[in-house]
Amino acid sequence: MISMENVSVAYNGSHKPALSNVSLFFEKGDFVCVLGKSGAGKSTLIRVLNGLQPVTHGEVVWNNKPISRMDEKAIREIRRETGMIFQQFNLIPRLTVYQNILTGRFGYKNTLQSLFGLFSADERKRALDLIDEVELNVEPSRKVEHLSGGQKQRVAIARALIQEPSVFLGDEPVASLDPGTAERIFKIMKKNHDERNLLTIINVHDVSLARKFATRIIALNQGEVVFDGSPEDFKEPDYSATYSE
Ligand SMILES: Nc1ncnc2c1ncn2[C@@H]1O[C@H](COP(=O)(O)OP(=O)(O)OP(=O)(O)O)[C@@H](O)[C@H]1O
Repeated sequence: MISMENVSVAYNGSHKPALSNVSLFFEKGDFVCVLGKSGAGKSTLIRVLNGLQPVTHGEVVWNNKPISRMDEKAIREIRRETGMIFQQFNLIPRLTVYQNILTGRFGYKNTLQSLFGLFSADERKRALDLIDEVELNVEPSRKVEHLSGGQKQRVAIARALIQEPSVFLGDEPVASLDPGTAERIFKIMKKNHDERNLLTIINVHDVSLARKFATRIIALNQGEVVFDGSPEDFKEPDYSATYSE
């Protein structure tokens, strides 16, 4: 579904590449956890997948089409197909739970429709249903700024899912949550992944969460892939290769 072919990313002013000659293939159904210490290139890897971060060398290919050769319309389509969540949630604090979820439909609207918040009855019903699906027990009219971190991440998941994505990306989505909440968020992501047959790729610092939920672990160290395999095969030497200096 998505492949990275010899992808390198070098940021301006940085002497070492953030990703170095990475080749990976991702298929629908994979629930991938990406491990690596701080600065290993995890966020960069997530962001090149939907074209948010341009590559310096190599290609990211979606369903046989290289992103570099896509026009703006095609890039918009792959962004729409990609639901994404972040460590800092990236919600609009002054808006309600319901309004934040509906912003996930903006990729399907023209500017005027987005500006005036024109949503169909079906979209409005989906937003309300998703509040239940992500097990968020708060009023739809509650402002997001009053929610806890775990509740905010549930809103963000609902906002990603209302896009009807085929790919779900998470850039350290549980890094600022306590361990119990982090595990509950993973359970919700896994349930949605299984029900919708998504390709899910999540960066995570906690190896035990990766072992518990992933179908595949990819580990990076200094921009290079040092492990790619099943959680059962991720053993002590792989752990050392991932977290060594
Ligand atoms: N916008 C940028 N400009 C310059 N260098 C950057 C930029 N973004 C990331 N880097 C550098 O690229 C490398 C990889 O960063 P990246 O954020 O992908 O790693 P990470 O594994 O996600 O780290 P963390 O766990 O701390 O978020 C790091 O050395 C980082 O300092």
